Amino acid sequence: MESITMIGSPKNAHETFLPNGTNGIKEDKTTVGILGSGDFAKSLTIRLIRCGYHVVIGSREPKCAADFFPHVVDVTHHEDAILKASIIFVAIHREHYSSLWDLKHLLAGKILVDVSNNMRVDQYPESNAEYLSSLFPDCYVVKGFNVVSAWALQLGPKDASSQVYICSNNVQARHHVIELARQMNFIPIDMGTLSSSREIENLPLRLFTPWKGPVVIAISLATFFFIYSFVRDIIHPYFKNQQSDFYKIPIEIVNKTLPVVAITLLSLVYLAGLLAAAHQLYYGTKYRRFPPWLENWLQCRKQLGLLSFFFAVVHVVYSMCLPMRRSERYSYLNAAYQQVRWQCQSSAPT
Ligand SMILES: NC(=O)C1=CN([C@@H]2O[C@H](COP(=O)(O)OP(=O)(O)OC[C@H]3O[C@@H](n4cnc5c(N)ncnc54)[C@H](OP(=O)(O)O)[C@@H]3O)[C@@H](O)[C@H]2O)C=CC1
Ligand SMILES: [Fe+3]
Repeated sequence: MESITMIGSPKNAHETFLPNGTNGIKEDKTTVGILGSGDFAKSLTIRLIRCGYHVVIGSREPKCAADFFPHVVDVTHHEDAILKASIIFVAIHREHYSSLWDLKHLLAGKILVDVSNNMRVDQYPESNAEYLSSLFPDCYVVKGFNVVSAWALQLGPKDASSQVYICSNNVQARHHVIELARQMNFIPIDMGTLSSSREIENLPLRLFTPWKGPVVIAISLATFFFIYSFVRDIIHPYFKNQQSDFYKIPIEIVNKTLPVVAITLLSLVYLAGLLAAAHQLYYGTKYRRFPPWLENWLQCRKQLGLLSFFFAVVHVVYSMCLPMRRSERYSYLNAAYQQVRWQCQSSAPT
């Protein structure tokens, strides 16, 4: 790919600018190509049409695929779609990228937007976008839009989580796609060169990572305290006095477990801060890194706090349900009866 490097502007040596002239990307603002006709392609088409773009879909089976797209969409063969658009979204899985190899000559000089995700963090030695770029070195590969689900795309611009991360080695191609993202009512974040694509591809897989540890801790604590209360309040009285209190399991035992878990989780939130303070006092500086386990602990305090709040709320709901139980009403009546009886006995003349 012929490229001109502009003095001062590129942040990185890998960044290039599109050449001006006939080999450059045409200013065709209204037609966007999409290769593939799956879920992502359908949702992306709807969003693009809403934002005033004309969409051309490249499919292996255009006749079948056309039934799933609005009639204004041009559903055609890959070759035709590539010829009609200068920005082309590759909405097919990485495993099938090589099937586009025969179209290499047609794709030369086009902007290819890689939207793919993986099943696991760092699944392949190189990112999907870098792989696509190595397959089609004459194209301007841009990574982006992978953090948006097909569902969110269809929801429309009102969706609050509308940040998209975009990177490419080609500055102009990147700005082209950034502008397109803006037109589609997303908030584009410029991530620089294509080397950031690995990080961008891992983002959707890391969204719930901070929750994993706190959820495991909460479940472990809940299980431990439930078993403890069960043995102490059900099994022990049963063997000692032959007292059968098994009816207490669903409400009372659970309701004893909930606040203990909530308060333990809350204490874990504060304990991390205390340990961090002790670490700083011990080393006499706040610039020394915490050990990894403490750093992870500090980072998941928000999740621990929210889980603590969740357990506390469930405890409140359970506690409000308690007086509705028949055994509870009986014990209230019994207490009232005992009180009246005691007063009658104490006021009776001796
Ligand atoms: N679904 C989602 O929410 C999201 C998806 N993505 C990414 O978007 C991409 C597409 O995902 P999605 O639409 O869900 O996947 P689908 O499986 O729904 O669609 C994939 C499309 O790829 C095409 N295809 C299938 N096999 C081949 C092949 N052997 N050669 C060429 N093309 C083939 C088919 O289109 P045709 O038959 O018309 O050729 C098919 O419709 C993936 O890379 C995914 O990671 C990213 C973010 C969210
Ligand atoms: Fe309580």
